[in-house]
Parts: sequence; C-alpha cells; structure tokens
Amino acid sequence: MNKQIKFYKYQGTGNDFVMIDNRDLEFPKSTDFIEKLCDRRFGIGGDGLILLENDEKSDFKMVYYNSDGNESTMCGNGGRCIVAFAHFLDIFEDKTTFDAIDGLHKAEIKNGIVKLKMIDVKNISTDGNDFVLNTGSPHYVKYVKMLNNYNVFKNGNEIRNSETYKKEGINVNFVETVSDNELFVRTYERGVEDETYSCGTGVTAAALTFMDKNNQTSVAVKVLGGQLKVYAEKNGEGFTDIWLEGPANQVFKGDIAL
Ligand SMILES: N[C@@H](CCC[C@H](N)C(=O)O)C(=O)O
Repeated sequence: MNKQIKFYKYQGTGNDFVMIDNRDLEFPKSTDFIEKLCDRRFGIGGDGLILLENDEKSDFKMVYYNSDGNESTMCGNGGRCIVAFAHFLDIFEDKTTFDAIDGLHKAEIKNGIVKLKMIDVKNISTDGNDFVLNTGSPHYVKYVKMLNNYNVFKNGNEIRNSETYKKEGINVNFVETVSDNELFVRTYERGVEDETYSCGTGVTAAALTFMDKNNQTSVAVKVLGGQLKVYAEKNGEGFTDIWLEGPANQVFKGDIAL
C-alpha cells in the first residue's frame, strides 16, 4: 500500500491552510508538491500550507509555505490556526509559545478564539500617501473609498509588481475607515498572487497605521472572511505588545496519498 500523510484543513477568517503534524519530519518539502496540495482543483486547496514541527526552545515550530509552494515570512492567520491545531493535538492547555520564521510568538486560546502576539514593529514608512511596514511579512497599506467595489486584484497586482517592490514582493492592503473603532481591509497576497479573504499580518499592518494616526491602542477590523481585532502599544517610532485576535477553526481532515 502507498504511504499516506494525514492532513487537517484550518481557516482563520477565511484565510485557509493545509495543516500537517510534521513532528516525525516525514513530509516531503518540495515546492511542486506543496503547490499542488494548495491547488483548489488538483489538490486540497488552500492559501498556504503549514507544518507543525518540534522545537528546542518552545512548544512547537511553525513552517509556513504560500500556495505557490515557496516557504515565506510570517503568516498571522496561519499563526492563529497552528495554535488551534497545537491545542487540538494537546501540545498545550490554554497558553503557549511557539517559534516561527520571525522569532518566538506567545499565544492564547479560549472558546475557539486565538490571540497571537506579533513581532514588534520598529517604524512605519511612507510611499507617497501610502504606508509600508513589516509585521513579520512586508506590507503596503493604502486607504481608499468604496472598498466594497474596489478592484483589489488589479490594483494590488500592480503595486506588488511595481519596480520598487517587484523583487522581494509585498502584500498590498486596501483600507476603508468604517468608524472611530473599525476598519474594513482587503488584501492582495504575495505568494498567493490573488486577493485572500483575510490576511493577519496585513490586518495588523493596517490597524497600526490607523492606531498611529489616531492615538489608539485597539481597533476592530472587518475582512471578507469575518472579524478580527488588533491591540498594540505605541513605542517611539513603532509599536510593541501587538496582539491579533480572532477565530481559527478546523474544517476537515484526510489523507494525502504519496
Ligand atoms: N496570509 C498571511 C500572510 C502570509 C504571507 C504572505 N503571503 C507573504 O508571503 O508575505 C497572514 O495571515 O499574515
């Protein structure tokens, strides 16, 4: 019989991931294979694939791949989903610390809601009227009107592939202010090369630009796939104690035939 690998599917506000317990390190880390698993027609389907591995200095390690099959920088929603997965695997009870590409992250889970501590943000740069910052992944933030009808794919793809950002790539977030306490954010994601239903590091980036301008320590964020909340403390030019909060759920499970 052919070898099989067990997989789980998770989603966090509609940002969806193939999740694999790779503590035995048996998963074949090939770009083509990962891209195929993330394909919505020829595979399981997902915006990315995440491996949970053992870590020497924390409860577990997160290894993140975009749906193009390449390992990438931090994924906020993926981080929240792997916390739910580690909780499902009984790796921790209610609070944890795990290792990711951008360093150690603290997290908590209660009633399916995951609160994830993001890395500190040193500063927020500007590009014309727009903002550029790194929340674990690089983000471009542009405030627009009528975001419901905005062409996120066309405008996001254009900025992501512009001379300035083409080489490293960038995730592009379009933001509309809903009220003093709420934003609406839509994101074109690098490595997916399309709009996703939510981007955790992107929502965090958008929230920080808003909190910076308005001297706030929290803001609610609506995305296509649901509702998130960001908390942070201003620290000089940047922010510290940044937390991303929202639901993260297991959707289904199955076996991959190798
Ligand atoms: N969906 C993510 C961001 C994932 C990484 C991104 N596509 C990149 O390559 O920078 C999130 O929730 O943060």
